[in-house]
Amino acid sequence: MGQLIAVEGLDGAGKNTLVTGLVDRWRQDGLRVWTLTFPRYGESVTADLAAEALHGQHGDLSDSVYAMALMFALDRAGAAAEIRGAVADHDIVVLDRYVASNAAYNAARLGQGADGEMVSWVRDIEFRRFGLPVPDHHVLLGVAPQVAMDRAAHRESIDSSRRRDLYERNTDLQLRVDAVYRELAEANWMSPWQSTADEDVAELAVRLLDE
Ligand SMILES: Nc1ncnc2c1ncn2[C@@H]1O[C@H](COP(=O)(O)OP(=O)(O)O)[C@@H](O)[C@H]1O
Ligand SMILES: Cc1cn([C@H]2C[C@H](O)[C@@H](COP(=O)(O)OP(=O)(O)O)O2)c(=O)[nH]c1=O
Repeated sequence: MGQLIAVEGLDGAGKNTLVTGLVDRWRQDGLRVWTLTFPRYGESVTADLAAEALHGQHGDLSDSVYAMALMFALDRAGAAAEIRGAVADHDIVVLDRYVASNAAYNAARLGQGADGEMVSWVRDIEFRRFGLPVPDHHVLLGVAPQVAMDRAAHRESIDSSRRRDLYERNTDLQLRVDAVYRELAEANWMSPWQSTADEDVAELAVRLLDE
């Protein structure tokens, strides 16, 4: 039975880069590592619809906070069995975004904190109703919001396929998401949270397994 680790953070924080580094490191050490990124674009129709909505399609879909949260949650529900199987067959399963993304972004959209109604609703829908496995650890890649936003803007400028969506272009939202993430980490929501920013990947890889 492996450890399930969810990596969280703002758009452009460097999650993908960090997950790739951690996976390489752990594999070099001979560990059996499996990874999955949410949203599962190209594999999940609800993930694709949600992304399209954040790029201005599908009428007023993106106006509804609960509808958007449900789209992302349904994407994860479709992967629940695969994640459980991966945990059974590997030493470490790393998820690039997971349930806490839904908690943080949608609480932030509603101006709520980590103790608000949205975070409870996400917990109830995803972990209780959909039966998604609870992570053993969360990692918050808590770089300064301005750094993450600058990286997302830079990525857009060099790669037209990474055009920023409604959330990424909303500075106030990103600042509120950052605040909710920090509250979730402080409260060790659902499992222990480790925070990191500019830490060396090799050091973090060791620290996560020691905790
Ligand atoms: N530690 C870092 N220092 C500088 N740039 C970084 C760092 N980590 C990631 N980046 C760059 O920032 C951008 C966003 O990184 P990415 O890993 O795609 O973030 P996320 O998955 O959180 O959106 C990419 O262009 C990436 O090359
Ligand atoms: C996975 C997930 C993402 N989101 C948000 C975070 C991002 O702003 C947005 C898109 O996800 P993101 O990981 O940023 O995908 P990409 O940048 O490759 O399009 O959706 C949620 O609101 N809930 C979720 O459950």
